[in-house]
Amino acid sequence: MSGTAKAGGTGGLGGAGASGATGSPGGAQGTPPPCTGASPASPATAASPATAGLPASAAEVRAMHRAVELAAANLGVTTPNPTVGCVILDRSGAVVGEGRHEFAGGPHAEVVALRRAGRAAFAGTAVVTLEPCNHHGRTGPCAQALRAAGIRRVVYAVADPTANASGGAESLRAAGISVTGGVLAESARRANRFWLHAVERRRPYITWKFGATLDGRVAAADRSSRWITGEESRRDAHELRARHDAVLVGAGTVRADDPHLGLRHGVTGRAPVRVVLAGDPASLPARARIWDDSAPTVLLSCDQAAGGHLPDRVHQVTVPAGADGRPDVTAALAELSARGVHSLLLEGGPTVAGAFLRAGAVDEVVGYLAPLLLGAGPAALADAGVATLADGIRLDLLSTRTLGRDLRLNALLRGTDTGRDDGHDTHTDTHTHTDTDTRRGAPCA
Ligand SMILES: NC(=O)C1=CN([C@@H]2O[C@H](COP(=O)(O)OP(=O)(O)OC[C@H]3O[C@@H](n4cnc5c(N)ncnc54)[C@H](OP(=O)(O)O)[C@@H]3O)[C@@H](O)[C@H]2O)C=CC1
Ligand SMILES: Nc1c(N[C@@H]2O[C@H](COP(=O)(O)O)[C@@H](O)[C@H]2O)[nH]c(=O)[nH]c1=O
Repeated sequence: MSGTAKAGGTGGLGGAGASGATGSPGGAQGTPPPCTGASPASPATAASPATAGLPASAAEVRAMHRAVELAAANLGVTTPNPTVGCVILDRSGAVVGEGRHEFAGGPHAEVVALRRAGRAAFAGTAVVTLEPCNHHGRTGPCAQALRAAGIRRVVYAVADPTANASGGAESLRAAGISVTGGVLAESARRANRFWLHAVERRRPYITWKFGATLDGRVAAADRSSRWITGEESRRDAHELRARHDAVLVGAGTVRADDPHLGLRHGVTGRAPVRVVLAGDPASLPARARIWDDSAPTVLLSCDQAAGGHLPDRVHQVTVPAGADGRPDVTAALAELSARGVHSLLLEGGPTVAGAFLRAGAVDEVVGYLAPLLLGAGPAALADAGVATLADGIRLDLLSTRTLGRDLRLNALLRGTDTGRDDGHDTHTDTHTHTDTDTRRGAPCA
């Protein structure tokens, strides 16, 4: 299992003062270096030297399904670390232990599963969603722990894409252990999509969330918008917040809604860093709920001086202007990425949603549709650069669910992958669940 050194959650942007000097790439809090394998993500084909090995047995594939499930349930929770699940099989192929990484700094999935298996792990198989680490981070190398427990075989799903530690798979092979990679790689990538996206593409994974009427309005003609969606949907949306490192709105939403963007509805966990993207910071109110001290708030604009009236605790970061004179979305995301933001919940209005989509900066959508009609008022999405139907932004549906009286849709942007195409699942999951607990396969979703 791997980790990275990025600052996570409120601490990542919270401690270093204003003026854009907050945090640092890869370690605002002096978190330890990544605990990762060095091998690049590799095709899960028998021909690939990085993943060559015995084909996975039926018991190993079953165990991998379970390991993926364990990892998926913690999506976003282990930040800045990946989410990882592990199952230990004894020499007869029976499950004798399972575990997952629960929080950054806590024991890795392999170590948890080995502890649960105890002596039954000897001569057994470890099935793990991410290539075992071979590096001393906050905890010891998993490859060594597996060897010490007498594990004879390791089956993993996704190669660790980070390069600054030596390869766990290689070291295990060198120790005479049978290693097979690429098993259920697609499912495992999805389960760990925030972290993989952040380390491979060097920009946060972005989920656009909105609450709309059935005719697609996110506010009424007079801009009243509270509340379109019901209590259950709003609670669910707060759970989304708890799983993302940061939550972003545009200045228009701050002016219209005075949002707080913290965790409520009984949802616990890390409050995300709050981010405001403003073209005209001078127009932002000096007193607003989003500037309070319950979590850090970052203001991204082209002109820090224009935000001089805002409280000192607001971390102001200057971003270069795009063609329309407003902060460039890609540059804004690079600033967040440099400050350790792996995942971003886009809760802005139609204008920033359009700007993000035009910039190719939405990976996933969660839409809550309420059985309500308004007939006027802003649509969920403003200009997203689509002129004709053929250019429409097609989504792949992950799940649908009813929440109270609302319908919740979760979809991935076409072509959204958490990074390189590192292999195929030979045992593909069904990705669309209707009225199912999507935490099985897509916990954020
Ligand atoms: N139901 C729901 O889920 C939601 C509803 N809403 C509703 O939406 C309405 C607000 O909509 P809207 O004004 O579009 O809100 P946005 O959150 O999209 O804010 C738009 C503002 O973002 C700023 N901005 C900064 N950078 C950019 C950029 N690169 N491209 C575009 N804009 C940028 C601009 O601020 P500036 O003007 O300073 O230049 C722009 O006016 C309200 O009625 C609110 O209630 C909002 C969020 C969610
Ligand atoms: N009106 C509306 C939403 N509005 C979103 O929620 C924000 C308010 O957050 P907070 O102040 O923390 O409660 C608001 O600014 C906007 O982004 N969301 C929804 O799920 N359903 C709704 O009906």
